[in-house]
Amino acid sequence: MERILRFDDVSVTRGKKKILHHINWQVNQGENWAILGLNGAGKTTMLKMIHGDLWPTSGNLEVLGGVFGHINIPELKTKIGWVSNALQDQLHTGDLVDFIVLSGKFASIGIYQEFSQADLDEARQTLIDMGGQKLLGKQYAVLSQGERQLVLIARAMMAHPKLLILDEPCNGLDLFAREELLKRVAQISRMPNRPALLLVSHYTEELLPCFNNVLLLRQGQVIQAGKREDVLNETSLSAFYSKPIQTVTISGNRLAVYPK
Ligand SMILES: Nc1ncnc2c1ncn2[C@@H]1O[C@H](COP(=O)(O)OP(=O)(O)OP(=O)(O)O)[C@@H](O)[C@H]1O
Repeated sequence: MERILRFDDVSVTRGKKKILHHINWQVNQGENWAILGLNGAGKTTMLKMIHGDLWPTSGNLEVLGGVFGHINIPELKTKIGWVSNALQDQLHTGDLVDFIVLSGKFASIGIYQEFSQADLDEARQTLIDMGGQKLLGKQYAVLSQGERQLVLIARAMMAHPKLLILDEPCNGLDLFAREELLKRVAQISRMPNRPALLLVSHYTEELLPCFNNVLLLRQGQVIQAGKREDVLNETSLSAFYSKPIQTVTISGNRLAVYPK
């Protein structure tokens, strides 16, 4: 069984603030994980570490077979697909969508490398595969939020990643754009060479059944991490949120959670 990542007693401190406390967590191939946690729990900090943007203050972190301290971070980044609103803010929004998708091949913002017509064709086909045919040739700046997220997913897939990180990908999407995006996530989860998926979300209904494992993070600590059915239930979630909640199963075997 190939290991995708492993946190071994990882803590992160900034100044006097302990952001993550003694995190122990492992993701194996074949697993897709969702991380749930209230604002400020430390979710983005965990993702940034996995992506090599931040280092543990203590403990050991291994991602895609490389141990931090011994790996080439730019090389690691080319194996990880990254979709987040923070990335949207960094992109050159005047660029054509086709080139934004292509830039995923090089894990770069903008394109500074030589590329071939075959690379560009692959980028266009990847966007078409993600349902974005009508976006080809458009400037990124004119796209809606839902369209931008699709482009970012296509961009991430250009790297043929082993790990695809989705940091609150449904933020700002309307009902229909959200379902369209989730459909594409499900599509990726069925691909023959699919990456391991890692999703951060505030809403359990976005946790498609392909997310077969769930981690609950509160104030920098793992409260529970395990199989979807053991975590996504009223008892576990009520304890996690420290508030009574009710759960409703919605179509597609997804779970919606409301305060009681
Ligand atoms: N560089 C830093 N220096 C000090 N505190 C920080 C730093 N980065 C993050 N924090 C704090 O660490 C905590 C966790 O932040 P993080 O962004 O990881 O949370 P999150 O779970 O992703 O939250 P949200 O759901 O609101 O995005 C927050 O209280 C944040 O203010």
